[in-house]
Amino acid sequence: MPAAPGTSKFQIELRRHLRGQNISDNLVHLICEIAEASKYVINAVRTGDLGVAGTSNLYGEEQLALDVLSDRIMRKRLIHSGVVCNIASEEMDEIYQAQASADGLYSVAYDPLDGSSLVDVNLAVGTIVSIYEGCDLLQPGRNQVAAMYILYGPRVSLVYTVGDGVHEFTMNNLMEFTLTRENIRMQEEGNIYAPGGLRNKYNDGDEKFIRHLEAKGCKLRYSGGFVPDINQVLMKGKGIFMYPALKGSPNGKLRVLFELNPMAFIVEHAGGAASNGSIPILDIVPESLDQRAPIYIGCKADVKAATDFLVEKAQEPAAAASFVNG
Ligand SMILES: O=P(O)(O)OC[C@H]1O[C@](O)(COP(=O)(O)O)[C@@H](O)[C@@H]1O
Ligand SMILES: [Mg+2]
Ligand SMILES: [Mg+2]
Repeated sequence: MPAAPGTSKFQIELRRHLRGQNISDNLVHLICEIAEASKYVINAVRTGDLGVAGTSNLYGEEQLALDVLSDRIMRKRLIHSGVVCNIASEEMDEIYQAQASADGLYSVAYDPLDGSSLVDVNLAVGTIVSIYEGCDLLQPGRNQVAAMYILYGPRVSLVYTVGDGVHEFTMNNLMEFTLTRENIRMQEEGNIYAPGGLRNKYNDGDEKFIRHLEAKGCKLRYSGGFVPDINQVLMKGKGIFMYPALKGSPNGKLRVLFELNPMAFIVEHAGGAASNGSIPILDIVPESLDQRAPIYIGCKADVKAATDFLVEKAQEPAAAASFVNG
């Protein structure tokens, strides 16, 4: 007799996998609801309006119709899940309270459609999600109980961790997410790099690091979408993504709550590292919803090398001064 859909040895479906993770029923339900929402987001990406919405988000960036629609899809699903207290999104100005504080509830921060400006040139985009127990969203990323992203590429994939391994699921022809890779691990060091931001605005330490990578023969692989760029580093298990501080933008571009924390949680749980140049991303204590930070994320040795170049650069003037004075 054929196995029930999503239960055969070769088709481990997301909900079944989550049930083996020793997490609450509410968290299983929440992650599955987000996975369901992503099916509507991918539909919007495939067929929706590519124009602007005529509004701007909390960063003052022009919102696309797709940003607004994806945000609405996610938010509605989270509200109706019945297990969410507070919701924050890259596309909302303030925290939305779905339910007052109560036991067993979770709070969610998300970027509904990261890289939305890439849809009109048909490049890959994604949804990024961070989940905390309780109602507090302004806490260090290390306190996340789950993080996930959904990548809308030639295939749709979902990567999640609840702190016990990082697992990839791929959408099948029935639109079910079935397990494709379990316990993804990153190597110690890699040979690909994805550098965000204008290079002529890089500080000296970052510029030197890039030259070091080039001299080592590392391959440049940058699509301009955070989700596919991170997914590449993670799935290949080797490499580094960086979006450093830039001249004129000391905090870089990417957002701590909606982009950096969830990706850092995933990459750390796959054996990699993520730093803002001086401390782990997950140790940043966020003070506001719209906080940004520079990021170096990927293989441990590569992240360390990047931060060593920054330290070296910072110490240079002092070293030179002591040489002159001494
Ligand atoms: O074009 P840049 O400066 O390299 O920035 C690319 C980065 O900006 C982003 O597009 C920002 O995300 P949004 O599209 O959600 O604003 C990331 O996906 C990407 O890593
Ligand atoms: Mg984004
Ligand atoms: Mg976005």
